[in-house]
Amino acid sequence: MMNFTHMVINESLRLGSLSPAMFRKVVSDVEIKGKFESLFWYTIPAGWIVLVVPSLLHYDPQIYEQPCEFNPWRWEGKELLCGSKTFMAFGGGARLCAGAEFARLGMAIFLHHLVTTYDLSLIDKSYIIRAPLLRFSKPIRITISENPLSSSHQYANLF
Ligand code: HEM
Repeated sequence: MMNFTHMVINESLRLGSLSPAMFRKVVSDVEIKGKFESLFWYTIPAGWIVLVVPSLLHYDPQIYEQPCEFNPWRWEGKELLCGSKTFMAFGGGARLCAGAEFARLGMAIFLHHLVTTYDLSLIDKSYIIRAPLLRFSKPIRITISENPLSSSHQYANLF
């Protein structure tokens, strides 16, 4: 149900990185083995604090082709899980966001009503700034008008 809406939500969360970083305490030594011997092999010792930065994954061109592009279709056919090794908008593992499904449902209902009830048009352009959260060079001004074809508009006209 509402599959495309969930693709839009995943893509917005991927680009938006609402939670820019998460701290984790290393409980036992972790061996990291990179592609090339020795140079990228190292140990994260137990007791260290690690900063997990989801946007490094979310903007990795090896995982997401043309990562700066807003393209909901890239999620087509993929399982829209709240957390995976390549999508961490809601964190991951044992501390995965407890409200993830609830938040997704709220966003889906809001987006559905927004785009089916209203027409939106951009008044002037703004540019995206990542610092590290998503911001805009200046406020985005839009015109919102009720879509005359929307069911809520037709219902309101009955009275
Ligand atoms: C788009 C909306 C949301 C985003 C992006 C988000 C993101 C996150 C992230 C990244 C974490 C993990 C933090 C960490 O591992 O240190 C987290 C944890 C958590 N979130 Fe959310 N969250 C959202 C909405 C919500 C909502 C609506 C609720 C409650 C109704 C909620 C409740 C929680 C709770 C209780 C935790 C702690 C889980 C634990 O540590 O076991 N979140 N959230």
